[in-house]
Amino acid sequence: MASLLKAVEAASGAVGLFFRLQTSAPKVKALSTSQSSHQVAGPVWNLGRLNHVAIAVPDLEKAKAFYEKVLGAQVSEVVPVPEHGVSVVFVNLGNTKMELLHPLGNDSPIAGFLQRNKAGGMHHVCIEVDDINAAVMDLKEKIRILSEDPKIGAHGKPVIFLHPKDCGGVLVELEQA
Ligand SMILES: C[C@@H](C(=O)O)C(=O)SCCNC(=O)CCNC(=O)[C@H](O)C(C)(C)COP(=O)(O)OP(=O)(O)OC[C@H]1O[C@@H](n2cnc3c(N)ncnc32)[C@H](O)[C@@H]1OP(=O)(O)O
Repeated sequence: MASLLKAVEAASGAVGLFFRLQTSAPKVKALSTSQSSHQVAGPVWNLGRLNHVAIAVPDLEKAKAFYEKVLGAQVSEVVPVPEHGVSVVFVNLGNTKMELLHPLGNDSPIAGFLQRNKAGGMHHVCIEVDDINAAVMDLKEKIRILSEDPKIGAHGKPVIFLHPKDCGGVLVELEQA
């Protein structure tokens, strides 16, 4: 009789364990699912089209005349953008634009670049993003952003700049599409 009782006890223990495992398994799964989606998620944003390539030039009128008269491109008038310390000429290329940049004011961010590159040269590329605030939140954990608060750029949309030393030697501007 005693051995029969022991056998029943052992069996009910095993059944209890089976049910405990069964009921606890989905909880563990749910927890790990929610944990992994939490880790992967983060701010969601996507890179879009190339908006423009910017060239710093020592003589804006000369550069404008080159693109207009020699290459036959459609160019804008000179547009002062004092918030960014530059004067700009837009060169329309159909699938994208070029921006010819010249320093404006005393503290232009392109003055140092032109001192180092007297004949001018490629200054930055600008790529559109679908959510600039999400891009800032995400990228500031990974690389240097030159100004966390987006400024209104030459096309009337918020922009930020990423440090060239963290972008393969190229200054990258992100613009809200
Ligand atoms: C109108 C608006 C729009 O399109 O909407 C615009 O375009 S505004 C366009 C103008 N605005 C901007 O560029 C804003 C963001 N830029 C900045 O904050 C600055 O220009 C920096 C990128 C931080 C560079 O500052 P700064 O000229 O004082 O030079 P720095 O001596 O600190 O440079 C640190 C290192 O970066 C390099 N470096 C500097 N400018 C560079 C550039 N454009 N492309 C590639 N590398 C560059 C230097 O050679 C140096 O390398 P070594 O250490 O090896 O010597």
